[in-house]
Amino acid sequence: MSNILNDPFKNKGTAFTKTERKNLHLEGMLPPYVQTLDEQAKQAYAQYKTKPSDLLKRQFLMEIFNENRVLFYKLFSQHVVEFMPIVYDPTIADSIENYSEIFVDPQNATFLSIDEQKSKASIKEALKNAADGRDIRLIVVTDAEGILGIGDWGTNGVDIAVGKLMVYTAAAGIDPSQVLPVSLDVGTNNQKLLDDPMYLGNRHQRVTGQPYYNFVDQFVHAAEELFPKMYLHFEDFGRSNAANILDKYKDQYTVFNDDIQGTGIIILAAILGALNISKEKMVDQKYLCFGAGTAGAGITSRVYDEFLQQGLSPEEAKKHFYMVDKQGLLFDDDPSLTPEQKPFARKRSEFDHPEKLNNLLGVVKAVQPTIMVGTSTQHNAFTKEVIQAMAAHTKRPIVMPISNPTKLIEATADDIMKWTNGKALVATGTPSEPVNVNGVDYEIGQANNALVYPGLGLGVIASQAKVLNDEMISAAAHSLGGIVDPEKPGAAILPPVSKLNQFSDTVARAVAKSVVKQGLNKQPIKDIDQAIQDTKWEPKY
Ligand SMILES: NC(=O)c1ccc[n+]([C@@H]2O[C@H](COP(=O)([O-])OP(=O)(O)OC[C@H]3O[C@@H](n4cnc5c(N)ncnc54)[C@H](O)[C@@H]3O)[C@@H](O)[C@H]2O)c1
Ligand SMILES: O=C(O)C[C@H](O)C(=O)O
Ligand SMILES: [Mn+2]
Repeated sequence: MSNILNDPFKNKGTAFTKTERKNLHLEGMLPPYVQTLDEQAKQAYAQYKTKPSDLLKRQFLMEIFNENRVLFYKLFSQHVVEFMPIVYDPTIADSIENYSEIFVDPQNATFLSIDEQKSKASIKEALKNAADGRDIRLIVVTDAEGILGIGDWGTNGVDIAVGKLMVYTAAAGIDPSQVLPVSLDVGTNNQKLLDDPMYLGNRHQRVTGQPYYNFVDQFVHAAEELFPKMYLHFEDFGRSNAANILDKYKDQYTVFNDDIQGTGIIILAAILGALNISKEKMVDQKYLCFGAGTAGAGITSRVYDEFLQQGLSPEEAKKHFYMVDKQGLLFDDDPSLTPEQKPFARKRSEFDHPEKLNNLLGVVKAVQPTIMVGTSTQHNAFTKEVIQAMAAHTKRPIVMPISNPTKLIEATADDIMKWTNGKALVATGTPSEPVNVNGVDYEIGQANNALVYPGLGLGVIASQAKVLNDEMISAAAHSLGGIVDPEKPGAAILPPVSKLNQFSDTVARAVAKSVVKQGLNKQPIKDIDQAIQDTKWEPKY
């Protein structure tokens, strides 16, 4: 007989009442005192506090997660701001890098191996095994080729799927028994993993090309057939596959790429917040994307769309955009451009000295951007010279170094604020402390897709949307305005993480409204707010 104490979706541990203990044949299996959920949470939090490092804190919380989801989410809900950087970014990067060494539990994920699950039927079998009869409404899947900015982590990447799902529940109340993390193991090109005798994934190079796409395709169809109400979230796929996969399925199923779309939403929201403070117009801005990969190109496309919505023609709008990658400013004669970079590449003839534009400082001096977003994975790439060159031409430079984890950030908020004497409007990918300049405490917003993808998912799931489209995505980005008071000295350009639940609701409402307005809900909906409330789960026994 399987024991309920080993089922994290049903286990209450010491909170099982005397009657439950009798009925469930648990007598003698627990210490006699019956705890309340609050008592359990208090005791667990006290233990958590004794852990000497962030990774050990995370491991402790994962033990609770593995044993009792209600208790885990109760604790998380009580300490959202404190726990976010522990269960999620940046500490999640340490857990991924050390996955095999600290492995204790598969965390109810599905591990699909390209070597073993060779047919759609066998993929279905594996998904069913992990779902174990649960009604799955949300999958986060990764092939782990581009985990945050730390690269290829093979099977270890499953932790990002688990972590993203934790934030869905903590931020937007997605029922944790209705979610499934999925790892697609197609091999890894990370030599360190291939050489590690403890590595738990497939020990060969990544399978690429058609066999790779066939595997992804079989997974998508298997998952959609098994769980037709499911919302499918793609995370941290590599630069050459992420957009292809999204484009392939986005008109057929409710699919979402967090790095492309989620990041686009949060950065657009941050820019709108910044312009609210500076009282400037979007159409007067010049945008520089530094690191034109999955996220960089996704954000650029979202911001570009906003220029179109504000009435500019595609030709006019494109003049406001510049992309910089390893080779410097991207020019249209470069054969290595990705399909997402091509529309924004410039002509050499536009510049007097195009040969000088092979480095960020040269580009910033030449194009004088007013907005600069870093998605390059290059720590310290936003030097004092670069930031001051930018600030020389604009009153309130909008600067967002959002490469994660923290060790890869292009510049700290503290440095940027000090180098610009408090003029910059800054947000960072991982949390930053407020910065004091000339007696004003400047709050620093966190520009991380975690602030929007949970609300987006809640809106899509609650409204049973047939697809996720640009109109819903734009509605999500615009909904975050109004939470911050732009007149307050030192106001952040994004709402604080402490209001995560409030703005998840706000985003969900905006998205669900857009779904209903477009008639894209699978079932009739009478009351949007009610549908959202009915979808939400709370940690209680
Ligand atoms: N804050 C957020 O919400 C958020 C969301 C998504 C991604 N990110 C971060 O953005 C970064 C990039 O992620 P991605 O998924 O787009 O990866 P990616 O590999 O698709 O893109 C990275 C890009 O940076 C370029 N690059 C590398 N070295 C460079 C250099 N020296 N100068 C200029 N460009 C350089 C690469 O060529 C590539 O085009 C990661 O650190 C990731 O954590 C943050
Ligand atoms: O995971 C994060 O912190 C955000 C983002 O999806 C990333 O890849 O960096
Ligand atoms: Mn990501």
